Amino acid sequence: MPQIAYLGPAGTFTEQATRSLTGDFDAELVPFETVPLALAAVRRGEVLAAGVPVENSVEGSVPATLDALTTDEPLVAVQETLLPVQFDLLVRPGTEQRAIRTVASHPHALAQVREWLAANLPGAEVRATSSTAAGAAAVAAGEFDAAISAPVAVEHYPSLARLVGGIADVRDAVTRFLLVRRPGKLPEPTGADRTSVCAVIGDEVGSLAELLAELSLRGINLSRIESRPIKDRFGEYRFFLDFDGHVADARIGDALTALRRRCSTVRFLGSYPKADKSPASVRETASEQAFRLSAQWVEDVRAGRLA
Ligand SMILES: O=C(O)C(=O)C[C@]1(C(=O)O)C=C[C@@H](O)C=C1
Repeated sequence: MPQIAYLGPAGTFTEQATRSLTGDFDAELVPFETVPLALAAVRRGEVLAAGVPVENSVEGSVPATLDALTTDEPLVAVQETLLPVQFDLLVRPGTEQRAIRTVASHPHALAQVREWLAANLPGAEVRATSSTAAGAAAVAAGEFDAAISAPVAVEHYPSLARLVGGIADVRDAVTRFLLVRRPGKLPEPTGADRTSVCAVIGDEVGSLAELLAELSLRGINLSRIESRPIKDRFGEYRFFLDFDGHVADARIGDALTALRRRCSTVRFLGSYPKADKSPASVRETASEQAFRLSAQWVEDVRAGRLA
């Protein structure tokens, strides 16, 4: 049975998302303390793939995941899923709200309950843990008074009780997760796919605008752009781009060849079916047929068959 890594311990949002990403095959889920450690296990071939959080509708991207995808050997996403995120306040039974002095959780979770904490636990000290479930485990071990956890966490930590449920500042928050593997056979195009790349461009007038123009000129819908510092040189950035379409589509292949020419580095991070299954809208001039006919026309001109 294939082993699949996830950000653990049991009871994280990532565990739930990874179960859904691996729903159509038998898999053994293996917890790791951090996303970089989970991805390192994929790179070493110890596990087949890893489920990782990539972006949240309230707090934005998950920097640990973006950084870990671009350092070391390439990995590619083969699937994505969206998970609604709600939060509960877990305590050891008998703890009263006014007695809570420390609250622990993952920084992304803490950011999503900031207003609730300010209004309801103004004096409590906030402590970051490696995941929401790690916060719950630490409360169970007596290290902190309360944890902000996924609603499923209470099933994994029977010594804890839900003191308050549904404490997210934004009710309909969603986190996007990816299933990431070593490069290999790509998922088949479905007509409702997303392609993710990471590109490094020079610090020159118009370089980002020109890169984006390569997409818009081919009728490609950009769904996300994010920059992260390159780390070893101040003021230089990696751009993470998500756009509609599959690398097997003519317009995407054509755009990627242009990006490859323009950028000092382009890392392909995967072409995979979109979780919401919304088909890409492709204008007539960017259709497969338009690309095929125009490439054929150039062939004919080069071969002296046309003028
Ligand atoms: O700590 C967890 O439970 C996670 O799965 C991580 C994570 C994240 O990285 O954003 C996942 C979803 C929520 O947005 C909060 C935390």
